[in-house]
Amino acid sequence: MDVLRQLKAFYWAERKFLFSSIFCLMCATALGLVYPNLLRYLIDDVITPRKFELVPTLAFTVVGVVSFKGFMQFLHGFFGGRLGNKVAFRMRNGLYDKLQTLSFQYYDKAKTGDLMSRLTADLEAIRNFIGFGFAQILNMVLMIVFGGAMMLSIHWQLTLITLVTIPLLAFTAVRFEKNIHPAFREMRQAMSNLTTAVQENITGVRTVKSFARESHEVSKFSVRSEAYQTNQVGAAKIWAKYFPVMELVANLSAVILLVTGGILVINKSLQLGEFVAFFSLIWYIIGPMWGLGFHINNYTQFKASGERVLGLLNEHVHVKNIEDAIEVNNETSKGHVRFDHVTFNYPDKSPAVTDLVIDAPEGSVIGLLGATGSGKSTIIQLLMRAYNVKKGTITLDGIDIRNLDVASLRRLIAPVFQETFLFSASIRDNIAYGVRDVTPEQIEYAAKLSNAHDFIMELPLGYDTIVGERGMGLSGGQKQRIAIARALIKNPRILILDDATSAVDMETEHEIQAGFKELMAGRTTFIIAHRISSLRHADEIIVLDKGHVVQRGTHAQLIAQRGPYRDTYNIQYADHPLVDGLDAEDANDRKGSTV
Ligand SMILES: Nc1ncnc2c1ncn2[C@@H]1O[C@H](COP(=O)(O)OP(=O)(O)OP(=O)(O)O)[C@@H](O)[C@H]1O
Repeated sequence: MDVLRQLKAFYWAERKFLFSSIFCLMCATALGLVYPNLLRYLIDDVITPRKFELVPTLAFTVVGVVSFKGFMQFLHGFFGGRLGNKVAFRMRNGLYDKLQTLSFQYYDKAKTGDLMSRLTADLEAIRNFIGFGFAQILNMVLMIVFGGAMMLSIHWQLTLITLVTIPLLAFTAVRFEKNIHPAFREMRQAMSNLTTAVQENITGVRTVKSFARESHEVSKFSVRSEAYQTNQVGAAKIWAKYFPVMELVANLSAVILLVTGGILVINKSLQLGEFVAFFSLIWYIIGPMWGLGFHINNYTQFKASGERVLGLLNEHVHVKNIEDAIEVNNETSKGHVRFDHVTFNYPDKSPAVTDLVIDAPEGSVIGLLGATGSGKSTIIQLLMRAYNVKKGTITLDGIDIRNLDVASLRRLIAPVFQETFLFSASIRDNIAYGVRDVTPEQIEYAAKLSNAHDFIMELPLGYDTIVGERGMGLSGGQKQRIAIARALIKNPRILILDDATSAVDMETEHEIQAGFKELMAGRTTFIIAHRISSLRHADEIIVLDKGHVVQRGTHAQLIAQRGPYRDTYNIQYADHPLVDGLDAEDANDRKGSTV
């Protein structure tokens, strides 16, 4: 019931369908009660007194009742269907909205397959129950109440004797529910594990094939598939155990009625017509009781699915706006970023950055260098407020970013990551992803700056080429260039290049960087790179080791002192060692200017 209560917001808005569906079902049920009475009338008042002229009228009445009942059932189905689909629609959208608000911390652990199964299989179980199951349970109650009342009005003693087995039936049904619910919960989880396995396998198919691990994947899938099968068999066992018992107990009522009712008719304390009506009415009670297992089953599936869907809807959002969060935009913001003694650790981990201080005035370029895992990307994630900083502060133009509207902050920032995600859409749409109302000329201009225009024009459909999931069909460098164009077109206050040119060759990197120079003018830029050549023009280069700043300064200052920066330089420019304190490229530049 708690699940129903918590989901009220979704179905209550559609209550007109809910009530119409229930009303039509009640009409159909009430009309069904006319049958036994017509039967009783036919035997006791028409056949026994031999008034056969009443038979045609009676027959037409039956046809009328049947037609009307059928119509009511149709309307019940119609309204129920509408209700279920509208509720599922609302919930699907609600879940999708929630997925957009959930923070990076949630996605660090989330499993795509599990989420997919919540949005599909679980929603389907909820749609079924809200659309039909709920009304049917109500109908069952009504049938028992109406049928019982009518039986009591005919012969109350016989009614009580006949229904003596009902408490036993109810007890068995409750036990059944208790056993089947955990089984369904496990089944839903097993289903989600199965979907996760399929999803991961399809997404990682290249890795699987490259490592020839198909058989490993098959056995991994078999284990999960078997777990699902075991759960299904378990549920079927419970079903097989309880259903015959419920059926037996229900049929016992019919046997008791036949014996006691028969004796009453023989003793003339019950009319034959009443006995036949009684026999027909008993199925009004036994029928729904029989279906009790099915309804419980339906309800239990709904409950298990509802819990999973609610689990997602109630998921804690780690990063959210405070009340009266400050909106920032390109006009109001200058882009002065400061990290003030920031220490941050991911949940259950040692700090990824420790006591970090960075001052990036408007328009400056900050380079971040360090071994893998030294905390470079974490700095960027913190600036974008992917995670909340608990120790120290990050400010934008002097305002703590925790006081800023998260979306408006992120709109100011354009990141290019090492791994590029492209949507299955045209290249044009992929480039224009971060902005609205953009002209084809702007798209082309951004593509030219990122050195993507030429290869795009070589594609058969040019900018209209659809790139598949994950940008299949394009090389890593081509995808990266599209990602750079996507960032450039955003005209950001803060530009982030997180190993943005790692997938392109040196020559292309040079060309892209020429484009960057134009683009970086007036914007605060953070560059993460492993190549010194990408960082050498930065206003300040910060060298990190295990989350600590170990060196900082300009390129010239850093190569002039011993330390990891110079070591990295010497490795990367082994063929061009330092000449007279000048690095290889500066020496080249100087040579060029004296010639
Ligand atoms: N989402 C995450 N959840 C938990 N720990 C994380 C997460 N992201 C990074 N870490 C950990 O934080 C530390 C810093 O990682 P980070 O990605 O910032 O390093 P990096 O310098 O950018 O590395 P790379 O050059 O390989 O990209 C590492 O120990 C890493 O394992």
